[in-house]
Amino acid sequence: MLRVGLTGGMGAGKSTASTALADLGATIVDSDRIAREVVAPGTPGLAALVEAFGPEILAGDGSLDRAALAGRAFRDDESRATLNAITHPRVGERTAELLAAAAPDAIVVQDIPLLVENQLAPLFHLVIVVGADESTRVHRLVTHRGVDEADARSRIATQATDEQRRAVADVWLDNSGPPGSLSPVITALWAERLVPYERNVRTATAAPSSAEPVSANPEWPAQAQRLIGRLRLACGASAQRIEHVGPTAQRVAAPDLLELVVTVADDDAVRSLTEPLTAAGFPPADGTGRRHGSADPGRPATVELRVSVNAS
Ligand SMILES: CC(C)(COP(=O)(O)OP(=O)(O)OC[C@H]1O[C@@H](n2cnc3c(N)ncnc32)[C@H](O)[C@@H]1O)[C@@H](O)C(=O)NCCC(=O)NCCS
Ligand SMILES: Nc1ncnc2c1ncn2[C@@H]1O[C@H](COP(=O)(O)OP(=O)(O)OP(=O)(O)O)[C@@H](O)[C@H]1O
Repeated sequence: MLRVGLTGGMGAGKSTASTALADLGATIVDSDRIAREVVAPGTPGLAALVEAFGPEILAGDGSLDRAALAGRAFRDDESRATLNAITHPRVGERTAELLAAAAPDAIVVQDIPLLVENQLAPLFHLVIVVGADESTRVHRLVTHRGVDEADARSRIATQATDEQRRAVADVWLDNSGPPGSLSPVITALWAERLVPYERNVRTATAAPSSAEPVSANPEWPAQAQRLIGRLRLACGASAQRIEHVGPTAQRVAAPDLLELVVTVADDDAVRSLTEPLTAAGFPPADGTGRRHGSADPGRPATVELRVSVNAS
């Protein structure tokens, strides 16, 4: 299974992108939709909201009056934190159930508005961010979706900035163009990156890289930081240190291959990391267990497991 995180500010075009990905065969797990399910009538989630925000958030038929809750919850940080504390753990549990039920060869796209705010990026093999500037987003929400402008702006003000989203974006989809302009970009991303990436993860195959030097890419350090975030999560306490080394760290012309080094205590740690690294998209590149590659055809990398000199 390939896990892809899809995010973007309110009104950027996440739903538009996720519909295009679903048409290509992705399994969509939509956090906004799950957030609705977990507060449906009769759920403990709805009871908890009523306890926190009062019976005024209920409509006449006992269901949640979403506008009434939004009016209270987005009023100040404390209220929003109360809302998040009730909904987010429940969204997380339901998400885990849906992931467990997905096919082993699925490309699962999780549409998560608050992916950056909740620091979820390292959970995914790839993070896609849909971007458009704030005035464009607000204009679209007001004209196409009938959203109140002040409500849109106050929610956006509580969300991550585009700079914070750029830091986690393996892929940035610019949706400031006309309707339909995202579609060919998404089709190419699907065929050239997501499909082979999923196959590589499932078959524990490292993506090939070219030995041809390219000019220095200023994005290399940021790309390496994203991989380091995933490696940190996969290695847990077994990693003493994770570093970006070699010419791509020094930003000089070199083959487009990120070199990462994970320092571990001993050979047992090396062996114990084969499985979690493979699942995280870093399959073994040779039989020693000490050299791994990247399954992502769009971001070749090597991961060397180095036993700390103090221990040996
Ligand atoms: C307060 C609620 C009932 C308002 O419902 P409404 O129909 O107006 O909005 P909807 O759920 O369709 O969300 C639309 C957009 O608002 C933004 N938004 C929603 N919740 C939040 C939040 N807690 N913090 C910041 N932005 C939010 C997101 O960009 C989202 O895509 C609803 O947003 C909610 O239950 N929010 C809490 C759950 C949540 O955090 N969902 C977002 C991702 S898990
Ligand atoms: N390129 C585009 N040009 C014009 N309108 C667009 C474009 N892309 C999306 N829209 C419209 O803008 C609105 C917001 O898009 P969409 O619902 O996909 O955003 P979203 O990120 O999922 O929003 P939310 O955060 O509220 O869930 C929709 O009405 C959509 O039809």
